[in-house]
Amino acid sequence: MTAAIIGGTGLTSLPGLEITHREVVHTPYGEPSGPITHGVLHGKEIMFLARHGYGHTIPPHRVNYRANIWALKHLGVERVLAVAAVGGITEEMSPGRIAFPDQIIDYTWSRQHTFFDVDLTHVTHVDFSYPYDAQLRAKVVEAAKRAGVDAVNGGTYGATQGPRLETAAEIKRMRNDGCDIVGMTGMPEAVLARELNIAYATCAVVANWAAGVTAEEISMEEIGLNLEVGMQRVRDILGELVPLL
Ligand SMILES: CSC[C@H]1O[C@H](OP(=O)(O)O)[C@H](O)[C@@H]1O
Ligand code: HPA
Repeated sequence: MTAAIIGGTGLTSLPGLEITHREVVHTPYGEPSGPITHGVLHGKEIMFLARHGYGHTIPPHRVNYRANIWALKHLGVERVLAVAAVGGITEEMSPGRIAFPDQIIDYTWSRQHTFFDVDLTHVTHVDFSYPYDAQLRAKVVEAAKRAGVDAVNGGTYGATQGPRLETAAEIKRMRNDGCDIVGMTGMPEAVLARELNIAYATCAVVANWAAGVTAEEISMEEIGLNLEVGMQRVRDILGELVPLL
């Protein structure tokens, strides 16, 4: 089964990937964030795409999620593991930790969020009760166990519009809504994968405490340091995951 990794903040390239070639894909929805990278990781063929571009130049609200997902589908991808930096809202989601969310609440607005608005001869509603693919999630959870990474299995990802960080009051509201972590890219990426029948799961790396969780303001330096720790854990997990795919 062909698999791809979408890297986010802190993962603009895939360490250890022996790159074979890069492929430019033009889509009916415009250009993806960059060419799709093909390569071999731990003996398996895999594709990689940097969500914000390989130079991290595309902010979360301007990512062409439809083009990215369509391009991967076009190349035969059936499974996507999304890596995403997040803020931690609830106690166990401490900076540096890894989490595999099992639910999403979407707070984004005005993004191109569906493939089903072109053919207006019929209406399509996809089931999205469980936004992440159960089988792929189980494999990622198992991979983390094998890698000895103490990860949180579950949690609700609140997707905000960005690019600004949230206010303390917004995070308070999100906590009351049931969110455990907050990021800016989880939607519409997850639903677009579902619409194209791609199994999708997220490996979230907690980069900081979300706004107002501690008395301190959020610093980019802190985020960078925590992401370095977290991304090493992601590499360890991928080392165990890829042979399971
Ligand atoms: C302050 S970092 C915010 C930035 O990081 C996350 O990106 P990604 O999900 O692609 O790892 C978050 O969603 C924001 O885009
Ligand atoms: O605190 C945050 N909020 C939203 N997105 C994020 N990505 C990393 N940290 C955060």
